[in-house]
Amino acid sequence: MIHACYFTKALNLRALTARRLLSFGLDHPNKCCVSSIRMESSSNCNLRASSSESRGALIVLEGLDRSGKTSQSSRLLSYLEGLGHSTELWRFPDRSTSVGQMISAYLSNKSHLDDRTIHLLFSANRWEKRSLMETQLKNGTTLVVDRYSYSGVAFSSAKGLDIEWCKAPEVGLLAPDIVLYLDIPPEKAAERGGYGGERYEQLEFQKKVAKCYQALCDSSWKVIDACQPIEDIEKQLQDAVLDHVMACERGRPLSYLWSR
Ligand SMILES: Nc1ncnc2c1ncn2[C@@H]1O[C@H](COP(=O)(O)OP(=O)(O)OP(=O)(O)O)[C@@H](O)[C@H]1O
Ligand SMILES: Cc1cn([C@H]2C[C@H](O)[C@@H](COP(=O)(O)O)O2)c(=O)[nH]c1=O
Repeated sequence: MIHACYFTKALNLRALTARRLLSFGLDHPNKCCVSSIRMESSSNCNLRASSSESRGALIVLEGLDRSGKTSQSSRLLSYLEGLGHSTELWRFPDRSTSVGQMISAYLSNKSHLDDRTIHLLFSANRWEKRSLMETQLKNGTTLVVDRYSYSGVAFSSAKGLDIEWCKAPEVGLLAPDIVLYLDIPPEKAAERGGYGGERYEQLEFQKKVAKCYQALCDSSWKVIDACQPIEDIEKQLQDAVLDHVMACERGRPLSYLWSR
């Protein structure tokens, strides 16, 4: 339960910051306006000048194994499509590529790899999709992504790898507009169906992963209690994403992981 309290506090601070920024007429907590040039800054993206072209939103779902990401990703997809937004569902690892197949063999304990090697493969699996991701966003398609760089860093740093080393290969990937973190006590996740099938689905390891996720929480995160009924979570995710989808349609610039 420690992590739930941590995230609640972080959430309240973020809401306060957002309200303060809104009182200055700004529509995103990572944004500040300087004359006619828009500058973007946050703890997860680099400061940059930008233009105002309409685009899709990059929405990422994160959380422990069995926290409900896949169930909620497909519900969010249906919701956004129902509103008429061009939307695609993506997930990492993408097991369809040759890199993804190496990852899949590792996760299902069919192969064994050095911790740094598998970390870099997970990252490469995102890099091989980066260009298509940017194309789709610029085409106006919103992407709902089931796991992203935060999984990469949380799971590898939970093994004891240095967090900055883990972040380094992610630098330059597209930064999400919002990260929806499904917050569940590891013990509760372990009670859910299908737990234990893959390499990382072990309670003690997931407890470490939960702590590592905490270190990554920043102003782009919305933390949701994943122990609620599926429909309640679904509604909260819908409420959380709409402003971001609209802001991206109005031309919020793309930004990049990871300034620190
Ligand atoms: N809010 C919820 N309450 C109870 N059970 C849930 C809830 N959300 C999902 N589940 C169930 O938990 C299990 C895991 O859900 P799901 O596959 O969506 O999680 P996941 O985070 O994508 O898992 P993984 O990371 O292991 O792929 C499924 O059996 C699903 O039906
Ligand atoms: C993207 C990514 C994932 N992982 C871990 C997290 C999970 O234990 C598995 C993927 O399982 P899923 O059911 O397909 O979500 O892999 C990781 O360690 N590093 C990553 O970058």
